[in-house]
Amino acid sequence: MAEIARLPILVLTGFLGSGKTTLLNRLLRDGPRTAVLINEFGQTPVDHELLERQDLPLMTLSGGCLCCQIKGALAPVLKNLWLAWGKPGAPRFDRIVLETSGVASPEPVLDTLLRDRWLAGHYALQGVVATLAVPAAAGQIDHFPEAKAQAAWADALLLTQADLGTPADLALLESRLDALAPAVPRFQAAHGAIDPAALLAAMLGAERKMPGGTEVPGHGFRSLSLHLRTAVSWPLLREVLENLLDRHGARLVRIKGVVHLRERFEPVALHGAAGRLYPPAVLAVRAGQDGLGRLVFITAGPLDGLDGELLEGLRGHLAEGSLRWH
Ligand SMILES: Nc1nc2c(ncn2[C@@H]2O[C@H](COP(=O)(O)OP(=O)(O)OP(=O)(O)O)[C@@H](O)[C@H]2O)c(=O)[nH]1
Repeated sequence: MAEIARLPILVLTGFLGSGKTTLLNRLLRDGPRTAVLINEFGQTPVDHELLERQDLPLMTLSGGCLCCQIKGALAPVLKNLWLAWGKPGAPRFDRIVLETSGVASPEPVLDTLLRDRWLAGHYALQGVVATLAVPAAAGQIDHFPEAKAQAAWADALLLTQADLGTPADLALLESRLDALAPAVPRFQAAHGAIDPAALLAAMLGAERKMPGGTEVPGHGFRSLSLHLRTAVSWPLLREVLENLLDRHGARLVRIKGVVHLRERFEPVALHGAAGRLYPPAVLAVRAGQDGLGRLVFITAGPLDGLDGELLEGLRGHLAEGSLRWH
């Protein structure tokens, strides 16, 4: 029987805010035409708006993590993508990149990709790339089993945000990785600047680690999303978000969103992670934008009082009933 060509699939993993979407944007700039599958933990999807290219087939799986809450969604989505592939008039693509959520353990995802007979017969896993932010990754590996698993299951490790870390941060992370994944090739990239061919080539000879179990313990993470119905002044929003990051420290593990600022016509992407608020990045205005701002907050464990502080700080800007915990 003739063997069917299998579609390559590349998995991006890495803790919240470690630079997966930044790397994805780099991978999509050139190379094979790619269909993108993004899994976000928060209920309100944001990442698709952060993609520089909007002309590629894209599917978003939000509101849970592919390693647990919505694990069962991966196989049907990939089957549908395969069926769409090659249909006359359907958008062409020659590989899939799957960006997992920042709290996903890769093992159950790999279990689905490698052990589901249909998927294994139609998709060829290219490898697992894990992004690790130099200033924060060693602490995340120590505190979150998900971050440890991401490094341990990777076929290539991409150290990001070295410009924000100290030589001591880098040395500490290197020592964690020496213990956890000594043989896995390591790269460094600032703002996603990496040669994709080198990254992929490094994974070619990787010995495939076969997943042993599909069950992971439930996450302790929660997400809160809100909609802003008006443009907010940047000094006000910055103060509210910086106060949250200061006051809630290590438990507020991620802030991300797309918002409208009074000072700008175009929407901006906002990011906060590991106690740091990143400078807002201007986004191209795209058709279909509804003018609402969206922010997602992810906490490690319950975070009593955070919603109250947001209500208070952004009074008058929040769309009615938009503040939701998940
Ligand atoms: N200074 C600096 N910032 C970076 C670098 N790489 C990424 N960033 C910034 O880090 C923030 C988070 O990056 P993302 O690519 O969104 O991280 P992510 O892993 O996709 O985050 P999640 O979707 O929450 O899992 C953004 O503001 C990026 O611009 C880098 O090398 N240096």
